[in-house]
Amino acid sequence: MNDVTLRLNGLTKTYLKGTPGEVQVLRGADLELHAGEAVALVAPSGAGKSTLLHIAGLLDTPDGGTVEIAGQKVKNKGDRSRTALRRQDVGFVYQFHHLLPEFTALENITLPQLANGVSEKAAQARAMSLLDRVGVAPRADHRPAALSGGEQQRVAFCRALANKPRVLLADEPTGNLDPETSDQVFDALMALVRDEGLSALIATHNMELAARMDRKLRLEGGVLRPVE
Ligand SMILES: Nc1ncnc2c1ncn2[C@@H]1O[C@H](COP(=O)(O)OP(=O)(O)OP(=O)(O)O)[C@@H](O)[C@H]1O
Repeated sequence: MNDVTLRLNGLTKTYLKGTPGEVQVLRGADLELHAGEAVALVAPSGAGKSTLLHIAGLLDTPDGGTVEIAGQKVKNKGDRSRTALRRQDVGFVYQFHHLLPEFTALENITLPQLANGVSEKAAQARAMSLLDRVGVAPRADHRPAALSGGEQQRVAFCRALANKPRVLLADEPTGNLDPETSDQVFDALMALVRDEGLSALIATHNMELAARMDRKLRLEGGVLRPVE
């Protein structure tokens, strides 16, 4: 189908190959993510969620198999085009916000756009619009340390979406928050995903949140399978 934004084909990955500590984490993982859908990635701890997300987001390379983002096969690309594709088409959110502490919320969302060649005025306008949509616009001039955990994570979502990626990859994006804040922050994330029409692969241990996505996949034994 031509609306596939992320395609993983037969991914394999083994750590510490040939040593007593060898771990075969991926054994032929396949995935097709379509434009506009949010997919939950559920897995027992240590099953390889982070490994899969890092490979999908071009932060790591598989031993075998291919990654295709926005119709572009990545396997044989040189480092520079991998970086360009990652910067342009992939947004990341982690359990911890990883915002730059010395910059304000607004600057944290503006900077990645400037690095991508967007004008300062346009970058600020998009940053404010994103902050407004997640209810953090009044805190735009605060540094991360002066924001609540939920606000920090909302800003991290805005930063991930700053360059209008086609694919959002999230690793336990609300895992660090109390249940009530987690619910509100998740709502904000889903609203942004829907609003921007991007596809999202969101790893979570929280089955209630997983149930609110379009479908669920379980990573177990190194492969991905649908969860009913
Ligand atoms: N760089 C590495 N070197 C060796 N082993 C690794 C490395 N990275 C991960 N592993 C191992 O690979 C397995 C999968 O790790 P990964 O972090 O992908 O799992 P995860 O599903 O994200 O776990 P969690 O839910 O606990 O965060 C684990 O057994 C881990 O110890």
